[in-house]
Amino acid sequence: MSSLDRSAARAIDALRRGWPVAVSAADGRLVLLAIEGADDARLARFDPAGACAVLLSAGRAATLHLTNQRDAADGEAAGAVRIARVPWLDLAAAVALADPALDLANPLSGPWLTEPLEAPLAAAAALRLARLAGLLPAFFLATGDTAAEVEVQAAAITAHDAPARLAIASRARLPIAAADACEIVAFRNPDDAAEHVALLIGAPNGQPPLVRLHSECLTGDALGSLKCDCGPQLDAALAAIAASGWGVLLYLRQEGRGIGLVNKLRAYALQDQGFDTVDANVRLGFAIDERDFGVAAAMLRLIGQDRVRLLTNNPAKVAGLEAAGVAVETRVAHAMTSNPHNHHYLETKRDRTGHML
Ligand SMILES: Nc1nc2c(ncn2[C@@H]2O[C@H](COP(=O)(O)OP(=O)(O)OP(=O)(O)O)[C@@H](O)[C@H]2O)c(=O)[nH]1
Ligand SMILES: [Zn+2]
Repeated sequence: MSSLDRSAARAIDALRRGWPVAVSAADGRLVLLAIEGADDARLARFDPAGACAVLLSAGRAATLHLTNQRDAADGEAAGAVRIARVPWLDLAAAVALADPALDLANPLSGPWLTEPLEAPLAAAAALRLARLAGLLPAFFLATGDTAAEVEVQAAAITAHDAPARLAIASRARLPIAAADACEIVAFRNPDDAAEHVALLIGAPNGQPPLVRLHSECLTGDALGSLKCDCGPQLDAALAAIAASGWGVLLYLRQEGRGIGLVNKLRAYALQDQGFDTVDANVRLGFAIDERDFGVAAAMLRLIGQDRVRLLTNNPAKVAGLEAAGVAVETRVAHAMTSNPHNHHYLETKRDRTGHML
């Protein structure tokens, strides 16, 4: 894949604007319109004959009891399921199919029928593209050789997700409440709009720095949300690093464990209905955790650190750094006291995602 390939960025933009995108892989080409970006006029242009199908994630299809239909087996392996067009599948019905947070308001949709998916690899790439765009993984799926605004190859979507071209973009002194001696370093990857930052606190002292990988949480970091432990963890990490004399906080733009703010709020709506944080992600059509900590390793290497002491309860962070060539010399526990609103969330992390709490 050429490093100048901009098709994934164009495809993400097009999906969010409600423009058709064609995704190609070794097994074929699919022309798609994100259900979330569609309106009646766009859908009518995309599908004048009213014949298009719908592509959903296997996680969403399971909630709808659609994964046990035999024809869907191939697609399911790729995480995608194709729903046949039926006369009652209009835009409103498709939105209800796409978004599990609306299920209570739409209890009587269907019946739906699955049908064979001709290009499961292309379909899987399309679901990844939706996540990168922060959209629900649900599409209208055109028939035949329909034209598309943007053509993208599955390999370009994969390349877009990798931090290969990450570089330091800017750095400056930034005194913070926790430490006067602090420098902020901003990183950019030309393939991706996310601007990650590192705070370098104190002065290198020959020891591996005390490091915290903090994934963005707008609600917890900035708004004081009590649903999670992110705000207190951020404050405590900055204080611990300052007290240690030398360390780094990486602020990773991985809102909602990588599914984006809007999708995280959909997960919160599902939690309001009684599903836990793990089941909410799966019902939306995402993995339990969509983050890739390779970007954190790339940032650490760019600031000259390949051995760290890591503040975390999450074994996936340790494994992710180690797999990307950063040695984690020790793990330092980073548990906060719970409150009545995040108690169940923390129990779920301990019981279902392997957090050492
Ligand atoms: N999808 C989703 N993301 C959430 C939810 N609650 C918090 N987050 C996000 O989860 C990320 C924080 O990850 P956590 O799993 O809480 O903690 P961790 O950082 O993996 O592990 P520690 O290092 O031990 O704290 C942030 O990006 C939050 O926005 C939720 O219910 N659903
Ligand atoms: Zn949070």
